Amino acid sequence: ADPWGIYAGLAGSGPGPLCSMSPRLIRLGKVPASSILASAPSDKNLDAWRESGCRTTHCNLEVLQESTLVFLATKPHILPGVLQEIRPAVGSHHIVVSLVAGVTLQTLQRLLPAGTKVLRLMPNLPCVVQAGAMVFARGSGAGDEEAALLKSLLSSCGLCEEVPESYINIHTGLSGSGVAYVYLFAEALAEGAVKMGMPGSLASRIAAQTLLGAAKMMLESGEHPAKLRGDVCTPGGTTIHALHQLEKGALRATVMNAVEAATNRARDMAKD
Ligand SMILES: NC(=O)C1=CN([C@@H]2O[C@H](COP(=O)(O)OP(=O)(O)OC[C@H]3O[C@@H](n4cnc5c(N)ncnc54)[C@H](OP(=O)(O)O)[C@@H]3O)[C@@H](O)[C@H]2O)C=CC1
Ligand SMILES: O=C(O)[C@@H]1CCC=N1
Repeated sequence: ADPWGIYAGLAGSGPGPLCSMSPRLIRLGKVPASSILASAPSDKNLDAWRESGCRTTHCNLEVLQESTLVFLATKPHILPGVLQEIRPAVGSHHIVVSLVAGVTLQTLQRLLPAGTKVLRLMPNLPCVVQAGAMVFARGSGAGDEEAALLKSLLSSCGLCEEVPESYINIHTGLSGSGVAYVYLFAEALAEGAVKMGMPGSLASRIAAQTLLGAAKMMLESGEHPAKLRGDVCTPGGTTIHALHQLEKGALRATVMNAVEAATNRARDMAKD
């Protein structure tokens, strides 16, 4: 039996994070596909859910009627309307989890009935390959049981940590959006190799494996990245010549600016 009752995606039926997590949860047997009901206004993104064996609907209220655990994953500007629509159907048995960037627990609590068990989650796309990085914070109505449930469900998709809410926008800048910066870096690595004469497909695969290996070593050794970087540098060798170029291009300051810009954007979205 599914100890969590019906798990459902109210929305977020696109290529985004909720759609990425669901096939993984189904494959791992955490949630039977038949107990997932995904809702979106059009069929555009619902096909992917149906292909995974999930049920779909165009009626958000149906999800509330059938489900206890409800994920909200619309684009931020759509969310207030959705909350207004579902509010009369939200009861004390529901656990509402929002993945929506920039929407605070305070806003969610204001727009949902008093005491609703609500949690705010920020995942990232690699959830689909069980290498996601997720953080969540609980609202005042959610207790240890709901936090443990979310953590146990999502840990199968990667790292999942409970944090103070103030970290969620930072996590968005670091990791939710950060995945895109890493792809940009991977693309640049590969293009450098293409410029020097390596075929593009091989260069791309090697760039990806380089990122994977570097990340794995950082996690497994627990070492600071500066130490690991130092270990690669032979005095007078190739790496230090390359690092000098990256420093001239202000790579570190630029990446820090990117994290700051995305974090600030997530903070501003709360005011939009
Ligand atoms: N992409 C990412 O890596 C990450 C995204 N997020 C957050 O996840 C959220 C979703 O992003 P993403 O999946 O990329 O966006 P998508 O546009 O792919 O998905 C949004 C879905 O919401 C549906 N929708 C629109 N209006 C409603 C409504 N009134 N009721 C129910 N469903 C509705 C859309 O339906 P239709 O198909 O019919 O238009 C669409 O399927 C955003 O808030 C984003 O901030 C968080 C972390 C990472
Ligand atoms: O770009 C965005 O707003 C969303 C949030 C994190 C990743 N994508």
